[in-house]
Amino acid sequence: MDYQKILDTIESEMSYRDVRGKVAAYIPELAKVDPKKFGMHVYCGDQQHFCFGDSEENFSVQSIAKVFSLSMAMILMGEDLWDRVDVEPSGDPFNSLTQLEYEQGVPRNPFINAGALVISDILVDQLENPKEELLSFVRKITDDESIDFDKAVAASEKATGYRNIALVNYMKALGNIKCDVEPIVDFYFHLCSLSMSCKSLAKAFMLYANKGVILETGEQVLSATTVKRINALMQTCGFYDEAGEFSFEVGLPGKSGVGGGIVAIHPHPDRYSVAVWSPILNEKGNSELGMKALEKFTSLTGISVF
Ligand SMILES: NC(=O)CC[C@H](N)C(=O)O
Repeated sequence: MDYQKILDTIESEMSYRDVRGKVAAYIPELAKVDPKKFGMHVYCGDQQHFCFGDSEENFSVQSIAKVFSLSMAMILMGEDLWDRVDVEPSGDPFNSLTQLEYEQGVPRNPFINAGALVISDILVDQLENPKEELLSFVRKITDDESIDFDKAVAASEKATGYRNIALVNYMKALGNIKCDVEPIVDFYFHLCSLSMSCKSLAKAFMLYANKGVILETGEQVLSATTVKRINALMQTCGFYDEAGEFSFEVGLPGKSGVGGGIVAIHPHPDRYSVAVWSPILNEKGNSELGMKALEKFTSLTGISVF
C-alpha cells in the first residue's frame, strides 16, 4: 500500500477553502488558531510513518484526550466502571444536559462531556496526582516526554466552563459524583488542554490498533478486552451526534476534539493509526475537512473495519 501517494493525493485535492464551518470560539483561546492549518499523519504496524502539511505542529486535542482518561479509569476499575457510566450513543450534542435528568445522572457514554466528567471524578478520587499520572500515561504510550498541558487553553476553558461546571453539579446532586466540583473540572480542563501533534496522536493511538501493546517495546499497557471495549465506544460514540455519519463515511473507530483533531485506528492485523488536523468545525463540533480527508483515506486505501 502506497500510503504516501494516498496522502499526497489528499493534500493536493483538499483544502480548508472547501469547507464552510468555523473554528471553535466558545473556548476563547481556541478562537485564535489559524483556520488554514491542515496536516495528516499515518503510523503503520511496520513502524513506518507517512505525513503531509502541519502534521508535527501541536494543537489542543480537547475531547480526543477522553480516550486516555477512560483507559486509565478502566485500568483502575475494570468492569465496575459501567455502574457509573453507560455505553450507549447519546444522539445529543457533546455538552448536553438533558438526558441526565431522566437517566438519574448516569451519562450515556464516557465520551460526552458528562461521561468524561464522571471519569475525571474517578481519577481525582483514586489517584494521588491525577494530572501528573495522566501526563505519564500519555508520554509513555507516545514515547515523548515533551507532551504537556497548554495552560492558557486550560485557563481559558475554566474561565468560560459554565456548562461543564453545571454538569458536575447536576450529577453530584443525583449522587454520581464523589469529589468536590473544583478539582474535577480542574483535571478535566487540563485533560482537554493536552497539546499534541498529528504525529504524536498517531503514535499514541497505535496502542488501540495493537491490542493494548506498545508497538515499539512490546509492553502490554491495556488488556485486549479493554481495548476491544474502547474501540467499540470510539466506533459508536466517538463523534457524539455524528457517530453514525463518521462510521458511514469513514468506517473506523475514532475520536474527535473541538481543537479540530481527529484520530482513527484500524485494528490488528492490518494495523494503522491515522490523525488529521484542520481546526474548522462543522455544526456538530467535528473537523469538517478532517472528516472529508479520512473518508477519502479509507476509500483510497480500501482498508476500513467494514
Ligand atoms: N468535543 C470537545 O472536544 C469538547 C471538549 C471541551 N473541552 C468541552 O468540554 O467543551
